[in-house]
Amino acid sequence: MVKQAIQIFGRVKPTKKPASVYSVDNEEQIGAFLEFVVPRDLADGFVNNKRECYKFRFQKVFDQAVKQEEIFENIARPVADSILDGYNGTIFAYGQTGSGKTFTITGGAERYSDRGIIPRTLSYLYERISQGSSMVYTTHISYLEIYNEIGYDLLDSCHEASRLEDLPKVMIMEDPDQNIHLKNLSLQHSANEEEALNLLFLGDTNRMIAETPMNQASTRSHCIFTVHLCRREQGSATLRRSKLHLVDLAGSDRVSKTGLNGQLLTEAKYINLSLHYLEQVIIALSEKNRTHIPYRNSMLTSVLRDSLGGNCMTTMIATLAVEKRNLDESISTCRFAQRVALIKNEAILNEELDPTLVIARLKREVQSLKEELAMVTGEQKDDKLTVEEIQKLEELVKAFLDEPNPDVTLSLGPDMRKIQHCFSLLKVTYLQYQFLHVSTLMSPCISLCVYLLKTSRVPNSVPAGILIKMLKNEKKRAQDAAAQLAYITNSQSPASQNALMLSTLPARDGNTEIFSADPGGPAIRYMKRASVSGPQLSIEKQEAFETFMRDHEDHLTIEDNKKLLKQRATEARRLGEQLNEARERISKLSQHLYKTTIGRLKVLRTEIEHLQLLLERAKVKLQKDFQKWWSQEASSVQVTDHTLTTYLLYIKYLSVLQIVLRIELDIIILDYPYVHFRALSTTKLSSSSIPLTGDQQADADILAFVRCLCT
Ligand SMILES: Nc1ncnc2c1ncn2[C@@H]1O[C@H](COP(=O)(O)OP(=O)(O)OP(=O)(O)O)[C@@H](O)[C@H]1O
Repeated sequence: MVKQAIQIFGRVKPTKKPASVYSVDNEEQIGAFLEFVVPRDLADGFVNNKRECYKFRFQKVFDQAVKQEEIFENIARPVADSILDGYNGTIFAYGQTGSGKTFTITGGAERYSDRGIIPRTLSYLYERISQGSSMVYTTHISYLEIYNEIGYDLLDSCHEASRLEDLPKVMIMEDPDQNIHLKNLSLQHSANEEEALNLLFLGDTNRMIAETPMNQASTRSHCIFTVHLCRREQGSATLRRSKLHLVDLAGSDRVSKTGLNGQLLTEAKYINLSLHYLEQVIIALSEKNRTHIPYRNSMLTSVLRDSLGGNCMTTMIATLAVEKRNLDESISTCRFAQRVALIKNEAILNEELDPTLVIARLKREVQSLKEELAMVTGEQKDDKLTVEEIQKLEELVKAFLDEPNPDVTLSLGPDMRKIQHCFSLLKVTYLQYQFLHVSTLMSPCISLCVYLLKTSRVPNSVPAGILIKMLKNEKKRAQDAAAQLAYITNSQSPASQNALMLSTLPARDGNTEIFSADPGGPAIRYMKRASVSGPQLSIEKQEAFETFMRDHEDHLTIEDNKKLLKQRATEARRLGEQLNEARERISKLSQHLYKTTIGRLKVLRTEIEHLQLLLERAKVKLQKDFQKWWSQEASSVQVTDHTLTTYLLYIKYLSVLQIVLRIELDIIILDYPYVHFRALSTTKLSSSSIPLTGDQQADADILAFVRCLCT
């Protein structure tokens, strides 16, 4: 278990106006200080006090010039590391509207280097996942938006969302152990960075499309992007599950300041109410003797329950705008952060046994217990084995015999019919082997004896009686083996005989394995193993065989062939070694090439994909902005000449549509990976490409308007 207070960081948004009202002091040891000096003319605006100096302590404060990369390295990377280890993590951005929460969490929409914490963390997580060879990871993504206390699933790809209400609504459910479950929130599997980024893009696009002029979703809703990670060591039944919430909260502006009315006021109340409940939870958690924490008051606090005072490593980023007019909001953001810093979380490793593996193990146990019981109680089947069962058994026996591992077992269950059948298969195999062995090794001895006896060349030292006895014995052994084999194989099916012949005959195709580390296939290995324990040639027989060999008419040819074989084998070995060396060199070279280019390729690929997503998003936004402009334009036009006005608007619409379509075409025809956005101004315009009215003045207006749009 890791006990840790919520980490708080400050980030100051860049401003063009000189902002001499604050100073940052980043001390390595004791943390950082952010100090505001309120000018005299503003001090009156601060309720209840006229202090001039406000000093706040943070883990670190990132001043205006700090880039996204540094934010990721300092804030998100350590949290991502804990996620990979199996701890839950949360990073949330809190601050007034426009202070840079979305920029910090998701990133800017224009430049690749402006990628925020989410895309950078995804990149990092997938890179680390691909490096951990012994671990198996699965990742899922969810993306929740909370607007006016209602949750929406932003990753719903089935709906063509044009309004927020079109997205599936997410419900909060609580189980008896007070664990929160989110019904209707889809968990999308994402096997790699590209898939995860596509999901982020889908969610952001859904969020943008569902936005209305009345509902600037990014400002008035809370968004929680969650990476669900499951990690298992290969072969182990223990799982580690962790979650990383990346939270972009709604603007924390105070209602009194925003001066809203109607729908916006309702929204602001909801937002402020949920942030107010968030603050209440934080206050309750920072008080030592509080037993009840009001998590249930709002959807946001229910969802973030674990992140606040629970099993999670949590980090808050206070985003600050430091212009004079934003001072009071920035100071209130810092005060909020100070309270958050008092909360202590207890993060534990989320280990559990994989239920599917446990079920599979229990099923196996039940099955084997049933089998044992059947053996003990004698509940045996007595009907004949079917053809399929016999075939299956033959395959099992063949696989068992071919397996070089001596520890391998033949599992047949409690069925005595199967056990007996396998025993008889094994006996046939043994006899076949014996027959082969006797006939291949003994035939030269028998021939030698016959030859010696026939030609009366029995050496004086060897009594002829012994040779005759030897001959008889060997003959009998061979006959016995053949008879037994014939008897047993006659009672087997032809399929069984084939299977057994296959399993016992040595492999004839020497070429395939001559260069491999282990010469000889499974059948050859089997024969070798068997010959170790099989009958050996006696010394006399061996000597007799050698004498016989020397005098044999084929002796010289055999010797010549032996030499030739040796030469060929040496040559083959040498060529094999050369081949292996070449193969090794090629593999080293390709590994080197892979290592040097893959890193760069990966970076390029991510950048290209990100740029494509940015372009897509820009396109959607352009179309949306056009719709907005179009409706404003239509309502503001004076209806003096109704027909002409309508026609003019129609022409404008067509021209803009044409341009939008051209941009779309440009994006489509841009050659991957050389993506660059062709400027609008390069779009060639001619009066012939735009439908005109014939009225000189009106046509000049239309052309000027279209040109204006293209520059
Ligand atoms: N550190 C930064 N560097 C450059 N531009 C920034 C930075 N922070 C914010 N911005 C820019 O300021 C503008 C407002 O930022 P952003 O949308 O992130 O604010 P926000 O706090 O999320 O606002 P809201 O509450 O409305 O969602 C954006 O155009 C963004 O690109």
